Amino acid sequence: MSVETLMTLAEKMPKTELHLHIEGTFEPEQMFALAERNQIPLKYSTVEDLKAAYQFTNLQDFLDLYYQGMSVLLKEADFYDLTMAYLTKVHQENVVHVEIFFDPQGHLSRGVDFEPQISGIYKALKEAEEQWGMTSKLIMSFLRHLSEDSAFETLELAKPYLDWIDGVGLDSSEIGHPPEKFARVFKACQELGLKVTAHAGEEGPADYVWQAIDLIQVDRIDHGNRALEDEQLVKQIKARNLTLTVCPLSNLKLCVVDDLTDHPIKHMLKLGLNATVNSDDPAYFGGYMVDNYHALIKESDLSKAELHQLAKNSIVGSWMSADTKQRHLTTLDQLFSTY
Ligand code: HPA
Ligand SMILES: [Zn+2]
Repeated sequence: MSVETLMTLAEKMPKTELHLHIEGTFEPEQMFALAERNQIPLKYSTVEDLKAAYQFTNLQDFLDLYYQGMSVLLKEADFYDLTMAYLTKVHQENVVHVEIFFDPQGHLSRGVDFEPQISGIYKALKEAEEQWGMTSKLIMSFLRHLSEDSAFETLELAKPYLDWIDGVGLDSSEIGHPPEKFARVFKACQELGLKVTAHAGEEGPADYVWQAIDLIQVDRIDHGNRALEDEQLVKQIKARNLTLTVCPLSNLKLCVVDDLTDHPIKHMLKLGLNATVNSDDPAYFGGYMVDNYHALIKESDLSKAELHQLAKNSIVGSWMSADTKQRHLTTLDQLFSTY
């Protein structure tokens, strides 16, 4: 099958996004507009200057800019506008379901209460469901460079909103902040009925993926690239049927991989792991869902069978109801059978 046909299939197929930081969808143009609306000065004087700064050599380089960027988000309307802009964009790409992270501590530390953050995001998610039937899950992510106490305080603030929150995650600077540090917080979250996922094995070692599985009992692993360094770990991920939310363009921009020609996602598929394609922080990494699929198709010689498998994995690995999964899988299989 030609590259062009595969790219068309990637555009048309129903997609789910399982690894997306809503603050990472902040496009420079919208950032400048909200900075002006809220009268907050930005460090960069033009959109071009800001975009030119998006050259990262590692995760921390990016995180420094990411936290700076979110500093203009103050009110409920800002969180709503940010979320709605993202949902509008991916609806046009045939994304039918999203599971998005938000980073409450990144806003609480600037004096922005929990309520406007979650209300703005949640309203946009519900509106997308009413307008387009796009379903969603909301994942509150703990910043791992902060303390366990801070995570527990955030969980307390979240308690009145648990009906709106489906799961918890762990993100930010990985190295030096192993999952172990948050084992007790995640246990408390599980006791509240929340699903659990964690970034592990993006920059951090395979041991952090082991910790996410053994000490946090994750339902999913975000990234997981470095799990491939450990054969026993690969076996364990398979035995537990865990989904890996892989982010190709993010990996490229953060120098987690040198190029996409030999990306770990291809190896994961060959090993029978449930790998999925996701965009992570699309405004910073140069692409949304379709861009990520297109980059893989162009650079890594993805086959039709592999594309189909990736799309299936992301439906199956989502936290949607079994009925909804089945509906999307049927549509997906029908589409692939016509090509
Ligand atoms: O890719 C990421 N890794 C870790 N933390 C993050 N926070 C936003 N994006 C990321
Ligand atoms: Zn991420």
